[in-house]
Amino acid sequence: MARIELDHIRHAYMANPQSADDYALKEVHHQWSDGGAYALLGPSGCGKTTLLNIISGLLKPSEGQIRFNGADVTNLSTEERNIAQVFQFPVVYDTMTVFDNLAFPLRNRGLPEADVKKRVTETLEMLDLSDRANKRARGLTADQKQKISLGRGLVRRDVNAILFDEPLTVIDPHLKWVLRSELKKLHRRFGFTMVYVTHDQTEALTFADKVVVMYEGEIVQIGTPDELFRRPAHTFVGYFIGSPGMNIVPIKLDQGRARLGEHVIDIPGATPMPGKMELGIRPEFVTLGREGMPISISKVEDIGRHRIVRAQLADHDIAVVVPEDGDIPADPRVTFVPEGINLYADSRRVETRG
Ligand SMILES: Nc1ncnc2c1ncn2[C@@H]1O[C@H](COP(=O)(O)OP(=O)(O)OP(=O)(O)O)[C@@H](O)[C@H]1O
Repeated sequence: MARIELDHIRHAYMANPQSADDYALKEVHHQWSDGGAYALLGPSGCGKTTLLNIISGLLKPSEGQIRFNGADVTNLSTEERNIAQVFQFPVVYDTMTVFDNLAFPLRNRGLPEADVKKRVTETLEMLDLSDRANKRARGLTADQKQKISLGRGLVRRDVNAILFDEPLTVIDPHLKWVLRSELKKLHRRFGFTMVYVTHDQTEALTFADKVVVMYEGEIVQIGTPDELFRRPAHTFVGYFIGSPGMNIVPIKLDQGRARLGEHVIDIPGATPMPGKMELGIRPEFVTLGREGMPISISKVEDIGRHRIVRAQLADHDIAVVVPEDGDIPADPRVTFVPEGINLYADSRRVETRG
C-alpha cells in the first residue's frame, strides 16, 4: 500500500485556463497516509471524480505531481500505478462464473492457483456470495453484480490503493450498511489505502478515518468526523455536514464580543478581522430556555429522539435541537454554548484565543 502525495495539483478541462474559476480542481497540496481510509465528500460538480481520476491515472493533471511512496507516478497509467478501482456501476464478465470473475485479476498476475482459491473463497465469504461461486454472473441482480465488482477490488493484496467511486449507488439501503461495515473491517484487517468518493455524508462519516470535504474545486477541510462536526474549517462544511447543518449568522466583531443585530455575544479572545464576519453554531449547541436572546418560532419538527425548532433570531433563520422532553417556553429565548461557537472571516474559520 502507498502513501499518496498530491504536490501542487491543479486541473482544467479547458485549454489555456486564465483564472482560478477555469480550474475544475483548484490547487490541491496534501499528503495522504499509507493505510488511511479517506472519503472524498462534496456536492455534484465539486471535483471529486476529477481528483480520483488524477490519483488513478485516468487523468493527467494540468499542473503538479503525484507520488506514491515518494515515486513520481504522474505520467504512469492506472495499470502501472497498480491501483484497484470500483466504479458506480458493476463491471462484471457475464459469461464467467462469480468465482472466475474474482479470480481474474489474480490469475492475470500469475498468482499460484492455490492462493487464488484461498483469496477468492475468503472474499466470497465476506461478501456473502459463497453459495453463488459457481453460477454465471449473468442473471444476478444489480447489487449482487456490484458486490462482485467490490470483490474484484478487494481480492488483491498487492495494490497501492483501492479507489471507490460511489460504489454503493445501486445497492439497496440495508445492504449498503452491511457492505460499508465490511469495508471498514477489511480496512482494519489489511490496512489498505482507500479513497472513497461519495456525496452522502452518512456514507463518508461511517467509512472514513479522514473525510476530505470538497467545494467548488477545492479541498476545504480534511478531518475526522468529530473535527468536521466541532470545528468546521469553512462555512460550507458547517452547512453540509450535520442534519440540520450549522447555523451561520452575520456578525459585527469588536474586541472580545460579537454583535448580532442588537444582541451581544461574548467571545473571549476574538479580534476584529477584515472580510465578511460570520458566527457559526450547530443547532446542538443552541440552548432554548427563558434566558438569552428572544426568538420567534416558526416550526417544531419532532424526529423521535429530539425535536428541531426552526426560528428567527434577529431576522435570521436558525435551528435549535431540543431534547424530546425539553421545555419550549411561551417566551422562548436562546443562548449559545461557548465551546460550540466558531467564527468565520470570508467563509474561512478563524481561531480565537479564548
Ligand atoms: N470531461 C470533462 N470535460 C469538461 N468538463 C468536465 C469534464 N469532467 C468534469 N468536468 C467539469 O469539472 C467539474 C468537476 O466535475 P467532477 O465530475 O470532478 O465533479 P464531481 O464532484 O465528481 O461530481 P459528481 O458527483 O456529479 O460526479 C464540473 O464542473 C464538471 O462539469
